[in-house]
Amino acid sequence: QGTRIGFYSTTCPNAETIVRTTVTSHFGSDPRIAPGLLRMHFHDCFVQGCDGSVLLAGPNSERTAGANTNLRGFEVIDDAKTQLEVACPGVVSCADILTLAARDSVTLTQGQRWEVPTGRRDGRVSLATNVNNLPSPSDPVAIQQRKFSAFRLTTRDLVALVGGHTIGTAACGFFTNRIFNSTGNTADPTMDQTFVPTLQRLCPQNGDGSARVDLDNGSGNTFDTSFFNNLSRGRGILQSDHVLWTNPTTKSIVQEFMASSSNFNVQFARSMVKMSNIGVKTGRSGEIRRVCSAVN
Ligand code: HEM
Ligand SMILES: [Ca+2]
Ligand SMILES: [Ca+2]
Repeated sequence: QGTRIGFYSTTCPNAETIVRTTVTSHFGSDPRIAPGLLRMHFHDCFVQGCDGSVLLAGPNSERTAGANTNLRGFEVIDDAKTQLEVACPGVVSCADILTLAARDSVTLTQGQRWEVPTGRRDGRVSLATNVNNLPSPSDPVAIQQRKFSAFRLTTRDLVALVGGHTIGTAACGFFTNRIFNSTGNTADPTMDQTFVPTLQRLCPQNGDGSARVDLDNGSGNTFDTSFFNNLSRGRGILQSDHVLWTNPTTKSIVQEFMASSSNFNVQFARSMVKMSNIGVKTGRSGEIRRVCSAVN
């Protein structure tokens, strides 16, 4: 028993519209929620499957784990859930709301829309100690591949999904080791050296490690292939993104996506549907939460 397109078509026909309208209105007042929700969905799926576990609040929940402290958009999911409980009480899962919101975030930033299979149910467990499958920005390609293949995601899925970094930002603290060495000069000679001073200005040494920089320099608000062009020019921000251009296998996929935005869009949509089906709870397992931040 899996997910399917239109799972709510009879039980809550306006479900997808309500999610889209809610995400759109929050996006209007703060566009940062688009990358926020896309990343939150990834962090949900890689920990206990796409079951809304990342949304549960409380001591020692996933939200309190280091990798999740900068997640944003929880209030968007809560808002959509409140409206859905009025329209169709007890029907639409928080895991599906997050999956739909991630898709809508891509469309709002001018990416291509895809149909999202629904029917996920919500998990009842959320433990910070379970947040250990997520890739780290210092992971070499082989480790990234291993972490994705653990969920049957291929190298092509990996490159497409990391293309999600075409929108959003990273805190300076995640990459200052690349732009300064102990003497204050650039530490990574494989980066575009003309870009280093820009990054050093945005992220001064011993400055505020929580200041943020676009992951896709010059195009952080638009879902496009500019991110891959930046990788090819040595302008990847995270080490984990940068190395996708140095490994021959991932490099050829990056080149393909640079050459064809439609190849990227089609692959991104397919890979998102695959990722969105990791470990889903359907049928009688899990529950439909009344409030997304707490189990029933
Ligand atoms: C090797 C895999 C990945 C690594 C190492 C990685 C790492 C990171 C890091 C370190 C940040 C910055 C976080 C912060 O400063 O708050 C980030 C941001 C982000 N990641 Fe990833 N990521 C990976 C894969 C993905 C995937 C698969 C997606 C979604 C499809 C994704 C979507 C995002 C988005 C949209 C942001 C920006 C968040 C915002 O602006 O609030 N990432 N990622
Ligand atoms: Ca989860
Ligand atoms: Ca972009």
